Order: sequence, then C-alpha cells, then structure tokens
Amino acid sequence: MTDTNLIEIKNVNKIYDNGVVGLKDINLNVKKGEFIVIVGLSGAGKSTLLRSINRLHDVSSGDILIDGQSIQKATGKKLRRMRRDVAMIFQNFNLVKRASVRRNVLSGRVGYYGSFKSTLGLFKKSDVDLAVKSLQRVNLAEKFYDRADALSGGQQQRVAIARALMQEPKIMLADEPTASLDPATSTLVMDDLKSLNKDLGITVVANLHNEGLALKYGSRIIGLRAGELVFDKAVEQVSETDFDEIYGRTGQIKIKGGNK
Ligand SMILES: Nc1ncnc2c1ncn2[C@@H]1O[C@H](COP(=O)(O)OP(=O)(O)OP(=O)(O)O)[C@@H](O)[C@H]1O
Repeated sequence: MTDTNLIEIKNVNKIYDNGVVGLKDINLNVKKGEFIVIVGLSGAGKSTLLRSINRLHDVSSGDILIDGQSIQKATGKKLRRMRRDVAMIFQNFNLVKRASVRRNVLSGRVGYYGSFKSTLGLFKKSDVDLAVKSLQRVNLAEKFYDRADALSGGQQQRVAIARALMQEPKIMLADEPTASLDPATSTLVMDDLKSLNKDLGITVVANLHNEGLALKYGSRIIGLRAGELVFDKAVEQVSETDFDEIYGRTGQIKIKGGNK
C-alpha cells in the first residue's frame, strides 16, 4: 500500500431533483490498496456515495478526484477514460441474462472499443484471453459458454466480478454485493473481492448491511447516517457503539460474527 490518495471526496453534497438530501458535506480520502466498507441504515446515502465516485450521477457541489483528477469535471473521452479505472458491481448483478457468460464478461471491455465493434461483438483475441483469465480468477472458467440465467445467484455475481475485471480497474465499487445471496455464497463473493484487492492491488469500496462481513473483510469502516459521515475508522478501532449509533440501537442487539 502506498500513501497516495486514489479517491478524494471533497465537501460533497448531493441533493436530488425532488429535494431529498442524499449526501451532506462528505470529506473522505481513500488510499490505493484499501478495502473500505461503508455501513449505514437503508437510505443513509451509501449508494448515492458510490454512484458519485464513478459519476453515475453528478453531485450538487464539491468535487471528487480519482488519481488526482476531477471525475466531476471530466467530459467526453476523458470521462470515458476515467470510468475505465472505476468498475462497479451491483446487488442484482446486472447481467444480460439471456446472453452467454462469455458475452457478458467481454462486455466489460467495451470502454476500450468504439461502439461499432463492440455492438458486433468483434473482440480481439487478447480480450477473449483476458475474459478466460478473469473467469478463472473467480473459479468459473468452465461456465464460459453457459447462459447467464443458468447460473446460481452467487455464480452470477462472480461473473459480474469477472466482467468488472475486464476494465482492468484501479477501483472496484460494490453496492450491496451480497444482499441477494445466502451466507455461504456471500463469503465466496467477498473472498473474490478480497483476493482481487490483495493479489491485484485493486482498491475496493463496498456497501454492506452485514456487520460481520464488514468487520471480516474491511480494512477501514465508514459509517453514514442520513447522508452524513459519522465515523471513519480502521477496522481494529471500530466498536459496537459505532454500529449502535449508525443503526439507532439501544445496545440490546449484539454484533454476530465480527472480531469485536
Ligand atoms: N434517484 C433518486 N431520487 C430521489 N431521491 C433518491 C434517489 N436515489 C436515492 N434517493 C434518496 O436519497 C437517500 C439516500 O439513498 P441511498 O439509496 O443512497 O441510500 P442507501 O444507504 O444506499 O440505502 P439502501 O441500503 O436502501 O440501498 C434516500 O432518502 C433515498 O430515498
């Protein structure tokens, strides 16, 4: 891990068109190689924050820098180039269910192609090789020609991770990646995220509802409540009180499966 800030979030506010405040004056720096977990109640602003980092939506004020450059101010080619560095996976996997795993994984590479070639599926041999390698990384190489909807939920999420890897990203955003999965499958998906963090040096920012998973996988935990950052701590320093505060609990519910 180096000391370089890969993501800098500066005084960011997000107010939706209907007046709902999504984020309030968020300041946050993420260093290369960190595994950040964001926790908070439903509606706390976790997805809003993640979607601001890759500019799936604009923020209302403030700035977000990726590797020292403002993604908020970037346009055209520069924005597309910056977005390649920031991959994302979602709760519902977002695969094209009727297409093959091969096609889904290769679609992660479209940021490197003009629309003509990618629409026709004219991918280079080196990219097909990269697709095989990405699927091997999530232990699904044998599913290359299967249809996406023939796979289990956990397998679909791991195909989504392989697709994200096709971007050769510096950052992986994961929006509730395990919310649709059972506990055993959730662990497999989190293990894949951990391995690409450790082995490939990809910085991970994941929204998680599950406290046990947050404590097991995160190197740093960020707590959001009603759009505000209420704590930002190395995992070793996070206490049950921090979670109680985030979830508005009175202390009768205990953390299960964590290291506290
Ligand atoms: N497109 C939108 N238009 C208007 N308000 C929105 C929009 N998206 C989110 N919000 C509101 O912004 C606030 C933050 O929502 P967000 O989805 O970021 O929370 P979250 O912490 O990710 O919740 P969850 O865990 O349920 O996904 C909520 O009050 C939500 O209703």
